[in-house]
Amino acid sequence: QELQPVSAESPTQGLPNVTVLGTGGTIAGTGANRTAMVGYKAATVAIDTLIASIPELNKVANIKTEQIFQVASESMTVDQWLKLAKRVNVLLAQPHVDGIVITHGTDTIEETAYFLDLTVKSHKPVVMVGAMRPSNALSADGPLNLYNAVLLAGSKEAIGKGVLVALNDQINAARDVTKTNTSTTDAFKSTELGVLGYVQGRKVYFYRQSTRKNTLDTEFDISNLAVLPRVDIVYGYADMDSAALDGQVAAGAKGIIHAGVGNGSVAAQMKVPLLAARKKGVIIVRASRVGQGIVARNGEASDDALDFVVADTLNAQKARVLLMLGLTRTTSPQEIQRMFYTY
Ligand SMILES: NC(=O)CC[C@H](N)C(=O)O
Repeated sequence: QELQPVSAESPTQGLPNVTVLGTGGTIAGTGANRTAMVGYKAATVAIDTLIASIPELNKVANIKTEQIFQVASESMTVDQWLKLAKRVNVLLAQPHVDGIVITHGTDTIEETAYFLDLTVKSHKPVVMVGAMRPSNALSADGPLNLYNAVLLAGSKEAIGKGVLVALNDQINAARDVTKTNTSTTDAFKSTELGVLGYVQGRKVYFYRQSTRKNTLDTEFDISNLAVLPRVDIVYGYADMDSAALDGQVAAGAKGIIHAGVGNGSVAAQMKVPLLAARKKGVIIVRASRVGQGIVARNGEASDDALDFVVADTLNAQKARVLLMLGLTRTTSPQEIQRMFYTY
């Protein structure tokens, strides 16, 4: 449903039309007092209220809001990813919508962002934003993050850049950004691949763009999907065993991301259980728990012989997103490997 513009004024000519979708998170959180940086309650404040608290936005965009969900993002579901992507696609198909901002909890913002990066069918800006401090905290980071996100979503510069994640004055590509700190306001980094740019002083600055395909250039279409194939993650550690893997396969996993140690290494005792899963048709993707760098094909495992896929530079949680979408198109490991080198 469409809500009324927050601004009492009629839409200002010349300003971009930005729709802000609220999904919850700390940016919409409240603490018991202004110093409650932990132990606060996420997802309590309505998106209308957050926008109304930043009157400066009236000079930046004509804003409409929709409260899509009100959740802490550790509880975000695949069903919600699908609903969100479908709503974004409906909105962006409307000529009067210039860009979208999505407020989101920071715990899984990178997963939702990469999912949208692969499933949004538009070159119009989609900017995801969150906060590390609740809305009523001392030095709350949400208001400026949100202001910058609306500015970015209404900018010509952000067109065709894929889904963006903007916090702490920095613009990140959905594919490359990850949460690197449990609590500080500089938690979001595009690790070694680097930020795309900055929002500073009411201006948007871009310096680079990902070479990986996104949005209109992907092969994924979720418009008629109600569910996605189940994909689980197995975490690597010294002296691990296959209990988690076996349970996930028994639960019906169609794909497994093996977040191995180092360069995606597979422990000797994991080879037989992983091969047994593969023989049942489960796609095995070798990722790494390290968080940076390429997992090399036929490096720490004979992927050709084992019929495994490698995750390239995607972390395990993003490899899971891509594999879920890949499995909607094919069950061929070769085809899925191609996707991991394309997106
Ligand atoms: N900083 C945050 O947004 C974390 C709050 C909550 N765990 C969430 O992800 O929604």
